[in-house]
Amino acid sequence: MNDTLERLATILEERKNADPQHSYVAQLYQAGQDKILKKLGEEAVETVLAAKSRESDAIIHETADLWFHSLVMLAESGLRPEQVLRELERRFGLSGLEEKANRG
Ligand SMILES: N=c1c2ncn([C@@H]3O[C@H](COP(=O)(O)OP(=O)(O)OP(=O)(O)O)[C@@H](O)[C@H]3O)c2ncn1[C@@H]1O[C@H](COP(=O)(O)O)[C@@H](O)[C@H]1O
Repeated sequence: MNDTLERLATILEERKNADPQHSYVAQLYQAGQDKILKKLGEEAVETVLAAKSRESDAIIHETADLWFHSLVMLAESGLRPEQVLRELERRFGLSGLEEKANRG
């Protein structure tokens, strides 16, 4: 299974002790929750605009920025991406989609 989100989240956790002069994420933590939420909102808007443009490269780039800043928000909130993934897995199971997908 792809563990990119988990590996990135571990780095984001480590950045809580990093020097803001050398780390973008440490700068965000130092600026505080409002700054992190502002960035998250901006990235959401940029993702919407990219999707409207139907430019695949832009959509991928902006969605990566959006997911990244979501991970920073989760870390600042003391949460891990595994918790969100478990919730999605739970819904997937509830909807019976997994069973249907396995049946092809
Ligand atoms: N994956 C990312 C990542 N994705 C996006 N970004 C940053 O998110 C910002 C996106 O914001 P914008 O597009 O608005 O660009 P900007 O105008 O420069 O940003 P602002 O001046 O508005 O804050 C850019 O500065 C990007 O560099 C990232 N910064 C860091 N990482 C990873 O996070 C980890 C920790 O990074 P550091 O804390 O910098 O060591 C490392 O593994 C990095 O690879």
